[in-house]
Amino acid sequence: MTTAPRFLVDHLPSASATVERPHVTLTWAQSLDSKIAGPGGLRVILSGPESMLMTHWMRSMHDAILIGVNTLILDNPRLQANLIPPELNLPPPQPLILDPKLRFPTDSRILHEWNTKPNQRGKTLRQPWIICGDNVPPERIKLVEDAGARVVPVELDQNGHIPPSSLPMILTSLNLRSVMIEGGSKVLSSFLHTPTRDDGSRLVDSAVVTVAPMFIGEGIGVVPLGEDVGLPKMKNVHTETMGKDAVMICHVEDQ
Ligand SMILES: NC(=O)C1=CN([C@@H]2O[C@H](COP(=O)(O)OP(=O)(O)OC[C@H]3O[C@@H](n4cnc5c(N)ncnc54)[C@H](OP(=O)(O)O)[C@@H]3O)[C@@H](O)[C@H]2O)C=CC1
Ligand SMILES: Nc1nc(O)c(N)c(N[C@@H]2O[C@H](COP(=O)(O)O)[C@@H](O)[C@H]2O)n1
Repeated sequence: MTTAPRFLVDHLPSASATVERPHVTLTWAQSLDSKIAGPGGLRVILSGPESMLMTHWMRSMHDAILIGVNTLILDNPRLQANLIPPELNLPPPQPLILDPKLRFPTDSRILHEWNTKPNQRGKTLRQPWIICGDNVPPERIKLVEDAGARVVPVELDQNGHIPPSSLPMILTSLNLRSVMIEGGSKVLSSFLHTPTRDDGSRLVDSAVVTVAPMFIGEGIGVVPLGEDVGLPKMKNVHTETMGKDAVMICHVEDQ
């Protein structure tokens, strides 16, 4: 596949996304029993080759990919679009980590790759940017920046989280036009429970959900236990079969 799947082009940010109003996409892969990982957060490969490639196309169609710090710690992901043919020279997505307390492990794979492959910078790799609380001690920020990451301190909410409603403005300040939020469970839940941005407009523009025909049983749900109340109504705008998986594109309905 040398071009993005048509249904993604039709539904995801293209010319419409701007730095002034960044496009926010939520995405995850889940089992038939709505789990995104195994017991204790054990990483599970849910996506087959076709939908995994589709996920990498999605990554390359957004300026940034965002995950919560627990996903970084548990999965140690690469967050690249490395399944896309390199000869297409598509700009790599910007990795963003939501990490209020700046727990970021400096031996993480994303930072190691950035530090050890200088010739890939700007080609397949971007520097990891960590969004933390503005109460993190300067010594800790210095340690993480000295290790090679960029740290972006922001105001936290009363739960000590980065408020989802403020993320679009943070993206604007970082000159990013779109973000693909990959998880995990707590981050997805906080975005699904927040209807609007600080400017009053809708927060989540699209959700792209890969459903794999398997059961996980005990594991991590799409949203944490007890947070399945007050979720928004979703509208299915497209369903595509990709290999063994079904991929649904949904919009959040006005509440
Ligand atoms: N199948 C899939 O598609 C995917 C699966 N996963 C799975 O998800 C699991 C991890 O999920 P989970 O444990 O819920 O952790 P998350 O990755 O959602 O990270 C949660 C942490 O992010 C920080 N945070 C900052 N801002 C927010 C906010 N607005 N809302 C919520 N958290 C915020 C908090 O850090 P602090 O506690 O320091 O304050 C919080 O504890 C892993 O097992 C991973 O494998 C992850 C991505 C995709
Ligand atoms: N699309 C998708 N399908 C799955 O089966 C998954 N387990 C995930 N997980 C997400 O992808 C990250 C790993 O990415 P890298 O390949 O290391 O770049 C992982 O952290 C989850 O965010 N996604």
